[in-house]
Amino acid sequence: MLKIFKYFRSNEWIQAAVSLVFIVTQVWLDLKLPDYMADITRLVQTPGSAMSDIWEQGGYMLLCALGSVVSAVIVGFFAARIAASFAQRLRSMLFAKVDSFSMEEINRFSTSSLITRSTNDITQLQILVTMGLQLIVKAPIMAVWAIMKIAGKGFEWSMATGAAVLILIVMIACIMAFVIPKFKKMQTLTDNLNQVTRENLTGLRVVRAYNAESYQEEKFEQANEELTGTQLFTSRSMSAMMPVMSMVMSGLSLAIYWIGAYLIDGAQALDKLTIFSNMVVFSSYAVQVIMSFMMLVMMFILMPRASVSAKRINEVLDTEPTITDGSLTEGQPGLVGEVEFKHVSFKYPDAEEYVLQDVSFSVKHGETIAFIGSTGSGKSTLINLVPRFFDATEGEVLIDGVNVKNYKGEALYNKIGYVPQKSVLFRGSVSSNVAYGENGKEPAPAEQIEKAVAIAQGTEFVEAMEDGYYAEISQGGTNVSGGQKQRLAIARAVCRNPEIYIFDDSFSALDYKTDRVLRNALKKETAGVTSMIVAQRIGTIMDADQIVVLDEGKMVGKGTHKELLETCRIYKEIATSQLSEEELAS
Ligand SMILES: Nc1ncnc2c1ncn2[C@@H]1O[C@H](COP(=O)(O)OP(=O)(O)OP(=O)(O)O)[C@@H](O)[C@H]1O
Repeated sequence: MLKIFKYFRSNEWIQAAVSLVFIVTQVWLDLKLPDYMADITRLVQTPGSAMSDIWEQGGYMLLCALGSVVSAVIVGFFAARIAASFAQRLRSMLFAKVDSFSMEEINRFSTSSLITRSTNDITQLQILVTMGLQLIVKAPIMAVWAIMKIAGKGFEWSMATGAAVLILIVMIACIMAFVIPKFKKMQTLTDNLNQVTRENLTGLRVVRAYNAESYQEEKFEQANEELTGTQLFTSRSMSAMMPVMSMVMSGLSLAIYWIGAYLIDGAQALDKLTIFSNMVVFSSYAVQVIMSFMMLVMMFILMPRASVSAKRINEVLDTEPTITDGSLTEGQPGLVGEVEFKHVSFKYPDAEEYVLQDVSFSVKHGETIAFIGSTGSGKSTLINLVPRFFDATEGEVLIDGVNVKNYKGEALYNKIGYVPQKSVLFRGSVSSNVAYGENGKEPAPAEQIEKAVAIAQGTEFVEAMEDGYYAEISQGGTNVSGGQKQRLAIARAVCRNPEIYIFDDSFSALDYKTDRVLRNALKKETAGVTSMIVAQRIGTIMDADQIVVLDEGKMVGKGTHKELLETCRIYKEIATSQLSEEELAS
């Protein structure tokens, strides 16, 4: 928990220190009030006291109360400021950290949990800092100070206060023993609820089309009920605490007056007034002691949840990405767009089985290499090793003669134009999506964007949109069709002017004609750029310079379309299932 506060900045510590001064001032002023009250009691009971003296003491009391309010406002102001800026910084740090994660870390934490950690968990800490400064610091100061004030003022009263404090401690301990574990569980349950909500929202169309609303609702209800049940349990336990506290507080006041009555009754006439005055003062201080315990209870409510949140945030911040940058910015001199796999094997983190086994091939500058195989044969996995979404478990992946691990991330990505299997568009315009990111060159001018869209066969539909290249794209590209999305994703890679294209089944949403026209345009306009293409259709890849056939992660064939038809049984099976006799013969 305390570890998270290392992210406090020095100006926040300074503000916290200033707040501390005001907290001490406030406690001092609060504890001064009973002294003036004692004076007023004494003056009222003393015959011949001047009214002006009573007014004077009353005036001081008023000033103390006002001072206390002003101090509380100042502390509240600083606490809110510190908490808000601390939360803002933590959010930025988490965002940057998650950005640096490889797929392994993202999968390990899960996207929903990372979202909860960046939002809900940080809010818990923000609340703790806001309240904590006022409560956690104030409560012990007030308790110790108030106890010091009443010490020696009456043995019987001190015993009564001690008994009340003991009852409170026992009660807090009992409740906390049951409640703290539940608080700890609450964040995990919030994660779970987010996960179910997210799954439902992203898959809403499938949920509707399969009449699965009630199934999803059941899942949601279960997660919701678990969270609600836990929240209710903690709230009920807490709600029992407050009345008991008030009862103890009232009981203590009653006990003090009761004891006081006996003491006054048995005292000499001269001492009666002193005892009465002491009794009034004592009961005020005793109330302050109990109040400080109440504040501590509030802290006990906030602390467990916030400490779980702090742990969860620290977990993310302390995780080092498994994929770290190298230092090189250039490949070997004279090499451009060359890719080589040397005996590459790969298994996913925590998986037992190898998904790729001993894959070797090389592609020269400007060549096209294609990968084909049944579903799950490892094509996407293979191609994902080039932009280092994962690192090869064994063997080497080289670009321009240099292991991809040795490149600076930025330099490596500047060489690559990657089009994923599932096209991703961001909220913005057509242009901002096509000219997305940086590639170490000048920002793409409008003509370059238009040319890229033209190569990706998107001109017609983009120009038909109301604002053309400035037409709005919704989050996730929900306002364009699957094929249009894919074309814009391809245009984004083209606009980047890369040395190597990586198309991970990126033509699947295009009709055959567009697929062919697009590939011809790519070949013509981007000659000299190496292409790595994963495809399911033979038609998409039959012109490639090399085709690699994968089966259960092993390379079972390598060559041109014609060669493979002769030498590779699996390739021939795929080809005969997709092409007509004439196409096969041609
Ligand atoms: N993140 C992951 N963690 C563990 N295993 C995975 C992961 N992603 C894929 N796999 C497994 O790796 C194997 C290869 O998957 P991959 O996506 O590379 O196949 P593919 O040939 O591209 O399939 P498709 O043509 O269906 O896209 C599959 O058996 C799959 O279950």
